[in-house]
Amino acid sequence: MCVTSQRTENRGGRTTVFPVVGSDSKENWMQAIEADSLVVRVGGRRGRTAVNGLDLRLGRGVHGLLGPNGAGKTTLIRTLATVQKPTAGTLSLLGTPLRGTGMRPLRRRLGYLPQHFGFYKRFKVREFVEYLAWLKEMPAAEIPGAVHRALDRVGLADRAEDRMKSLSGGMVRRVGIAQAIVNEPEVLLLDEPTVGLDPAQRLRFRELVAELGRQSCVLISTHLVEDVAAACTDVVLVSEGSLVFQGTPADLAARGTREHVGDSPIERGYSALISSGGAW
Ligand SMILES: Nc1ncnc2c1ncn2[C@@H]1O[C@H](COP(=O)(O)OP(=O)(O)OP(=O)(O)O)[C@@H](O)[C@H]1O
Repeated sequence: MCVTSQRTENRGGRTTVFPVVGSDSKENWMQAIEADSLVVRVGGRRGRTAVNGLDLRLGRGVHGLLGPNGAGKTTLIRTLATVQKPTAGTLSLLGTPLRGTGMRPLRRRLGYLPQHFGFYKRFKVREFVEYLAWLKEMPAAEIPGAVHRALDRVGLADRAEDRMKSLSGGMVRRVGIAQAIVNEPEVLLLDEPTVGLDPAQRLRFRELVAELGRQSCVLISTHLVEDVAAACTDVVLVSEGSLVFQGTPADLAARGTREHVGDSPIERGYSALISSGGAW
């Protein structure tokens, strides 16, 4: 995956740099995710606006989604995964506008790892991923091979016949990644995928997403700024439900100065753009 050029848009007085990724083939002109003035309210009548007029364009590649607690990252990912309905604005996935109906064909092309996911403890690892592949309406004949490949990619092929309840927290997270990629999705949405992974597995995860990002649009929500610096070609920074920055990790690092809080250039860039600067 390569960033071939950048496109700058000025919206509401805010300048955003959108990287254009991939080769020059026609399909790259189509963005995998296109949101315009997206608003998402959560929690019913007494709830709140979690995504607030967000404009976003994402193509192929690995995109890191950063932002402080409560910025709206999970709500955005849930909306892109078609789990949460937009309240206003427009959203298109893989060139298909979301209208609340006829989404089954689109869902077959998505992969989603929620922040918290439930599973039957007595299921074997293989059975759990097979079950998710079946829910994604994969052809039955393809499921065994696809499940084996997905488990192999997360380093759990040798635990396929173990019960889910016998896995460690980090292994459960890796099964979650396996179910998200089992259908080789064109849009892969991962909400805090590296929580609980040991250092070796985090490195393996970075390699895996780099591989996946060559063919797909991968969006990773995380608080681990170093994962973004190492694994992502593009950073999306949200605060209070709106986009405050989009660009390469180097662009983000360039926003920071020695006065800003952080242990690395990219953390200082993050602090420069998030005005609370780490205050409680
Ligand atoms: N079901 C809900 N009911 C009411 N408010 C909600 C609900 N879900 C989320 N919110 C609120 O919406 C805002 C955005 O929450 P969201 O979980 O999307 O943020 P986040 O960026 O993922 O946060 P974190 O980094 O802490 O996981 C927060 O103020 C949160 O309290």
